[in-house]
Amino acid sequence: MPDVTKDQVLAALGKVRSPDLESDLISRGLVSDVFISDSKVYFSITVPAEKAQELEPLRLAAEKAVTAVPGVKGALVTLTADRKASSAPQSAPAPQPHGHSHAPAGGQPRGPANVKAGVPGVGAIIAVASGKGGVGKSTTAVNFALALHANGLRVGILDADIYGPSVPRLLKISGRPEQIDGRLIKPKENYGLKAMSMGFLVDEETAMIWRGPMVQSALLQMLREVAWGDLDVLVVDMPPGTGDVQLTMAQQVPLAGAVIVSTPQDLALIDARKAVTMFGKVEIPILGIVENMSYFLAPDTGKRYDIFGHGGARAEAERIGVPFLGEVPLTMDIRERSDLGTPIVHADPHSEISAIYRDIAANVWSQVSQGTRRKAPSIVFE
Ligand SMILES: Nc1ncnc2c1ncn2[C@@H]1O[C@H](COP(=O)(O)OP(=O)(O)OP(=O)(O)O)[C@@H](O)[C@H]1O
Repeated sequence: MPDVTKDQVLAALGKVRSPDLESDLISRGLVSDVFISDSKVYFSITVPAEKAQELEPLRLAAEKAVTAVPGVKGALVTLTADRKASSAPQSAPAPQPHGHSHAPAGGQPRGPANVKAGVPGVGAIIAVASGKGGVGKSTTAVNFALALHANGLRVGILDADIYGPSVPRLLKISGRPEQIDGRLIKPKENYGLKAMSMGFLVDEETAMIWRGPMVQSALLQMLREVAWGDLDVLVVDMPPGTGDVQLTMAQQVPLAGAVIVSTPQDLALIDARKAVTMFGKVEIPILGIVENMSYFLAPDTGKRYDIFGHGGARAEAERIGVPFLGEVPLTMDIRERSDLGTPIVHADPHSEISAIYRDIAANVWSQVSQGTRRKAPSIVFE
């Protein structure tokens, strides 16, 4: 089978009509960078936000044209609403889901508050975020999700950390997910959690070269085109940091709230504050801060050492007026079990540490179950 070239893909897209029907996608400059990896083709098409839903046939036509190129094994085509490239006077970049109609009743979506489409069957979506990488956000997200499950809830986890997906490793899940009816993706499952990660679909090198709009668009599809079934909670392991991708995610996903993970060090706390501010900007409630690697438990004696200036996150939470959810120690157990893909809440459910995660989960759930009804997005099905 010959290697697929970018030129072949561009030539195929040059035959797909542009939305105004007067030209083609390439001449109109609507196609993003095209990435080819392992004979699979990835690109996005820029469309005006308010037309994203009606342009689903365009997306399909582009996908079909590219899939027909000899040697192409598959294509991931996403619609992206880009303010700069769009002539529409839209107030927010708003890639719309396709496949379902989530338009708010009474007309076109108009601003960030209106474009947040819910996920059918999913009760509350909770983001786990951190101001910077390496603080243990993914480890916390996975154990938190398992703790919610241990507390009796139906739970899914979406790994939105597209540049460094950890969920497949942490939950020991590999392989490609199956498709249902050629459209929806069936989530993978382990330890009672339904899980979806970009890591199941795209290799890390491919994701690395994606730019903001593609990341957002792919994430929104992962959220909405996965057959999650009925879930009480979907935990989203957010990408680390507080850049545009995170902000747009926070803007477009109907989050019930966010859990911020920090370590006790000053620098991490400064970054955690940025994360709190970022969610504040888009009026997402902060469900609380978790202090991870709070203190060190010696593996031999079990003695506790406060070597990192433990307590910083609690003080910070009090200072900025958000709940403090708990302290998770730095232990060999957490690290080793994470590396093995058997997270501690699953592997050692009766340990002291699992109890800490369960308490965090119970605290968060009590806040969410009181608040989500009030904040539930209106979803309209056609
Ligand atoms: N409480 C803990 N005790 C011991 N090791 C931990 C703890 N929390 C996380 N780790 C370890 O720290 C490393 C980083 O954790 P993790 O991948 O969860 O962080 P992250 O914030 O999601 O990082 P990134 O954003 O860079 O992906 C991992 O090796 C993990 O096993």
